[in-house]
Amino acid sequence: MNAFTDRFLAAADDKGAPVCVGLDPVYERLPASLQQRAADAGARVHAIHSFCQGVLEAVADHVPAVKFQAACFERYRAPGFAVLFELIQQARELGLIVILDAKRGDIGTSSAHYAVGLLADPQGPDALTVNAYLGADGLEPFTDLAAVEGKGLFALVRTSNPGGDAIQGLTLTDGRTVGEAVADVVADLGKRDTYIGDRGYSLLGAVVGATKPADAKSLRDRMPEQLFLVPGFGAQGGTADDVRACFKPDRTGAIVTASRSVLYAYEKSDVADWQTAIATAAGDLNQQIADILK
Ligand SMILES: O=C(O)c1cc(=O)[nH]c(=O)n1[C@@H]1O[C@H](COP(=O)(O)O)[C@@H](O)[C@H]1O
Repeated sequence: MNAFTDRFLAAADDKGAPVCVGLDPVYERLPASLQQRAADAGARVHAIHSFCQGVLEAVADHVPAVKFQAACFERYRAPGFAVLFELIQQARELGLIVILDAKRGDIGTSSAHYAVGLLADPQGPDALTVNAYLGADGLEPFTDLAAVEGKGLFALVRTSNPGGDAIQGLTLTDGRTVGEAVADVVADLGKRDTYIGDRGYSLLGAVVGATKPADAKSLRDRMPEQLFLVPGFGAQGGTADDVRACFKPDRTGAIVTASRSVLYAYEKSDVADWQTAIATAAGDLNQQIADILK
């Protein structure tokens, strides 16, 4: 089976940089041409669907991957979820690798249900974000199924938000931070032979925020087989310089993902056409990361 990590790395080589555009659609921020006055939930879901279709077409030539924020669709319940899966299908047809950001995770028996629901369908997402803070047994149902299905996972290790510091930054009696201890759990579970792809990366990756550059080096050393998903670039203040330490000397090891700074680029652009503004921002994201990897 073609491993997720191998598929992603090949796609990143093709597109010139290991980057991802996040789709976090918020009705109130959609281009005016897609909004209606006093729109009900059905009209909002329809507008979000049209917008995301346009975003996928705009970014497909510039990035290897997209990441859908499940919450933005789930808030519209069944119709939102249906649209999410239609968009995942469209993204795949455009040749994009699809990450679903749903941050699932529970005790093992419950994780198994989440895993089947989101990873068992070959037409579903290529990878899923999961919560590592319940420990290895909460992750194993995901990793076991991902191995069978050729899918990938990104476990939350060091999140990009400021509030994470009060938990993930705490120092334990053995000198590690909580985030480092979680990194060790992820590295240990991820190193099983059947989880490692041809290019040496585990199907179990890690989320490490672009806003935490001071922690990135230690986490990179602790998780040599983990592909990092790096959010927090752009809208949350992370810069190209900040993400350098997430990469290995061979220039692989991380996927830099940006949502709002690309998705809503038309709000700050003089370009009349919103799809062109988004395409330009996606190209710029690609260029910025390609430049630091030269
Ligand atoms: O798992 C994620 O993608 C994620 C983890 C994290 O630590 N921080 C983080 O911002 N994200 C997601 O990244 C998206 C925000 O990206 P920006 O709009 O670029 O800031 C949201 O969908 C977040 O849920």
